[in-house]
Amino acid sequence: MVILHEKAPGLMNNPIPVYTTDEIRAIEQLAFSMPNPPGLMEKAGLAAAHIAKDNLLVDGRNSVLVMAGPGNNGGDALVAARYLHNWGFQVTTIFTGVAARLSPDAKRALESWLAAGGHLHDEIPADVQWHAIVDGLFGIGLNLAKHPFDEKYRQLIETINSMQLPVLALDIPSGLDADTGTAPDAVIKATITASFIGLKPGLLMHDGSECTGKIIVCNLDLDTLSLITPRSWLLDHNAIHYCLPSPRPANSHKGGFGSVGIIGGASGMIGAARLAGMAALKLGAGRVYLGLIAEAPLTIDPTQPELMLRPVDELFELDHLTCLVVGPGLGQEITASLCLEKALHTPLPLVLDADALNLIAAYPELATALRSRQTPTIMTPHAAEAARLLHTDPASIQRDRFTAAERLAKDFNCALVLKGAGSLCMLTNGHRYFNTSGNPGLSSAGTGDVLSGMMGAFLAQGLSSEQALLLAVYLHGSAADALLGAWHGPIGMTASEIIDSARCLLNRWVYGDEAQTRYAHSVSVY
Ligand SMILES: NC(=O)C1=CN([C@@H]2O[C@H](COP(=O)(O)OP(=O)(O)OC[C@H]3O[C@@H](n4cnc5c(N)ncnc54)[C@H](O)[C@@H]3O)[C@@H](O)[C@H]2O)[C@@H](O)CC1
Ligand SMILES: Nc1ncnc2c1ncn2[C@@H]1O[C@H](COP(=O)(O)OP(=O)(O)O)[C@@H](O)[C@H]1O
Ligand SMILES: [K+]
Repeated sequence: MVILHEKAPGLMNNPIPVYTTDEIRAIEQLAFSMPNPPGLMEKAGLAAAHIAKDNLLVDGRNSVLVMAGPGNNGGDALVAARYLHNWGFQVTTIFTGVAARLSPDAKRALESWLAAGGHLHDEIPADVQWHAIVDGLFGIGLNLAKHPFDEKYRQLIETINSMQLPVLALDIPSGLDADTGTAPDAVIKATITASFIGLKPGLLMHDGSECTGKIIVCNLDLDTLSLITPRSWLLDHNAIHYCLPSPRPANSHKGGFGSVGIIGGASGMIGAARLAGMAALKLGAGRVYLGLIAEAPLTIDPTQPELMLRPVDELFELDHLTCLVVGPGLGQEITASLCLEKALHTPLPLVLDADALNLIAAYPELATALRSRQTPTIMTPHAAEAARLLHTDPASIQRDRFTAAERLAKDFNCALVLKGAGSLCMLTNGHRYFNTSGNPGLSSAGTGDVLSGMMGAFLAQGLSSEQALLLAVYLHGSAADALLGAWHGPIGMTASEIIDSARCLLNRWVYGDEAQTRYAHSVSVY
């Protein structure tokens, strides 16, 4: 996902905020109540016209189809149409609204378009060819729950998509819900989305990941941070800077990097626990113990002898563990739930994944134990696990991932990542982070086990649960992106490869170019 942001000075090197529709409307109200209110629609249309000119209407491409819908998104499109026309482009404008029902700003935009010599069409002319399309049908005001699309809009959107031309979507691709990222009906497939004022959650998750193309944030000269305090941010390289472990002191020893205990690996699922263990080891934990549920467990892992294998009961007798990861290959037998119960009652930070989550969903006493924990817990559900925890179905979770994540964090007193394309991290203070890394190469067995092991590694190295969560989620996706960049995916990317790729990236991020020189001994004698 490529996101370009015109940064206000306060945003330099800081995480980029993401705003819900309600927050965008609040910013708009605050901007309008300023002494000299900025002409936001004029600025949005001008920004869009520049983006179209610089990105789509290049190399002699000079004709553009502008779709203007019934609301202010249509107003933005009419402003963009006017600028493009004034700059000499051939502009055909389709207006689907009713002039008398436009807001004052949009009405002015329409009048200015006509005054500039522009025309309005009701339908896309059949016999004209264009080089690009500007989609200003619907923005954040689209309400498909209340008014499903009628045939006219469904067909317009399908026609635009079938024209195979580059499309600039204004604010959001029409048909996409700005808060949930769902597109239950037809939706514009954009090449570029110009997101006004700030990023919206729907651009970053669910169907949004498929239809935005490159996202360009246009802040319309508003310093949004001075207007409202954001609660959501983009999880990108800027956001994880403060989460990185420090470079290691030269005289370090393994005791300084913590000990992870991993509980899982029931019969037939030992691989899951091994993957989590290898991830914990290779992302820097000082020691990693696997407490295996399987009845006749291995005593050594010949391919990764650094892992210390223990019958699960013995794991609870160790007094130097820094954190526990419970769930990879855990199963749901009685031993599994007894171990989970014990883990929930330890004072250690916990990562709960897979069957640990399914057990909590099934047994209210485990859920109660989780809620009353005093030390941090991270949960890592995918949509199906989240659905079990909230007693609903995965489709309902996906329809509103935002609310689902918020409910899980509140109900279970946890930080969490709701996994999937555009993983959503929810912290216990209500702050939310939208992950920008990752690709479908991750859709294969075992990658979730790797993620939970990585979190264990970071907890063991002394990061807070929030830092461990954010760093692991972003690094895990970035590791997959690096593999994809080297053609090791998306087809056939494996969970084990993610571990090695993540180790390489983490070292680069922590040390830059100086890892080799930092620890080199240089002694000279005169
Ligand atoms: N909020 C702001 O500060 C700014 C908003 N601007 C633009 O204004 C947009 C929001 O404008 P609006 O609130 O007018 O909303 P939209 O223009 O997104 O859509 C609202 C219009 O669509 C109709 N509509 C909604 N759902 C429909 C459906 N399913 N089928 C048919 N018609 C439907 C509504 O009746 C209304 O006429 C933003 O996305 C952005 O493009 C910009 O002008 C810049 C400033
Ligand atoms: N299409 C995708 N794009 C980005 N990330 C993905 C995608 N599919 C899966 N992932 C990530 O891969 C991981 C899969 O976890 P999970 O479903 O628990 O796998 P498993 O149970 O096999 O270990 C999660 O981190 C998820 O966010
Ligand atoms: K749009």
